Amino acid sequence: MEHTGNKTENTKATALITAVHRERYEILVEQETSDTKLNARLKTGVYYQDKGGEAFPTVGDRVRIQTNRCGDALILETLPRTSVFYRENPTPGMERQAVAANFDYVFLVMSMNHDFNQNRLDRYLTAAWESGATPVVILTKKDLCEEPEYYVNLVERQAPGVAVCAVSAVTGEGMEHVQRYLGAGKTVVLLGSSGVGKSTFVNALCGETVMDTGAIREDDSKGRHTTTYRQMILLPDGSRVIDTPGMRVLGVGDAKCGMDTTFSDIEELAQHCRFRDCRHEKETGCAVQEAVRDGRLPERRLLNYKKLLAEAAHAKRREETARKKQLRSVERKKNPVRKKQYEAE
Ligand SMILES: Nc1nc2c(ncn2[C@@H]2O[C@H](COP(=O)(O)OP(=O)(O)OP(=O)(O)O)[C@@H](O)[C@H]2O)c(=O)[nH]1
Ligand SMILES: [Zn+2]
Repeated sequence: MEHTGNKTENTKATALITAVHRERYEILVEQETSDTKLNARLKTGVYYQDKGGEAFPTVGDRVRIQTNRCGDALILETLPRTSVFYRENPTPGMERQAVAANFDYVFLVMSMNHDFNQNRLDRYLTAAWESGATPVVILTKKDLCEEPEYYVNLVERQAPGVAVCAVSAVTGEGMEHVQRYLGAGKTVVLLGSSGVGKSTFVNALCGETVMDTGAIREDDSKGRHTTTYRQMILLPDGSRVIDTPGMRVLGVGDAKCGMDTTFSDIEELAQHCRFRDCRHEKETGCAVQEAVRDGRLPERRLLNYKKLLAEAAHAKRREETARKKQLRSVERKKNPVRKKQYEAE
């Protein structure tokens, strides 16, 4: 921490966001001897006047803060992110929001049963590559599956080069393969639908000490539990797991880069289409359709590609509109004359 030397003044430092409530943040100020947990709030002048939705801190964000002798710390700035997941803003016309930041790996959690879905895997992979982190596929419920190799092969064929771990959180089988992605300073984020076993998996990673190691839990007045806000779980080995409800409403976003990586086979085929702007429908000389016809490319995969592409284009348009609106709003607040009018509105 950088001390000002004046006892009445506040202290500036950087901190890690570990949980987000409606207006309050839980932060961890990392210090040489021991980390300090604090509550913090946003410096409103910075966030509500100058910054758009994307800049609002989320779990995993590193922020610049100002601690106060009494009361909550103030968050002054969100530091640049190495990776990030966004979700659409629930308020129409508003910029997307970050839901998790600065993670090294995205654990795509899927169970090895009828819930397993290849289209969902494409969607998760696209989002994961787009986030800037590395995806790892975690196939759960190995103890209930007669032929785990079937699922492992399926994933390996669909996502060449992506690591796959088949595990049972109940018997502990396969959990050792997950360890290589964890360790001090590593952060992973979980992505997976309800019931696939994310909580059980995290409990298995934590061992018996889950509650002591900082699953940041508390009941609010309505008696709801952790899942009502974004949170980070600190594992005994120093790694961090982000398990946030925001991840459940994740779109693919404007996922050009994520699409390119996830569907590199289709992108590669498309290079050989006769027309540069081929939509791979009924155009003559379409190399993609040809691959579908002769069985090299599953039709399911092409349909899913088109669906995600359309979704990404829609998200892009939505974001551009929201960004323009945000810019106008910032301009308006900065211009004193307009600000008066704005306040009067
Ligand atoms: N046999 C077996 N059951 C498992 C395993 N993992 C999870 N389960 C069971 O699957 C059910 C769902 O597991 P959860 O861990 O609650 O799933 P989740 O993904 O956290 O679900 P949400 O909290 O709704 O997001 C529970 O009944 C678990 O006991 C496993 O490896 N083996
Ligand atoms: Zn084509």
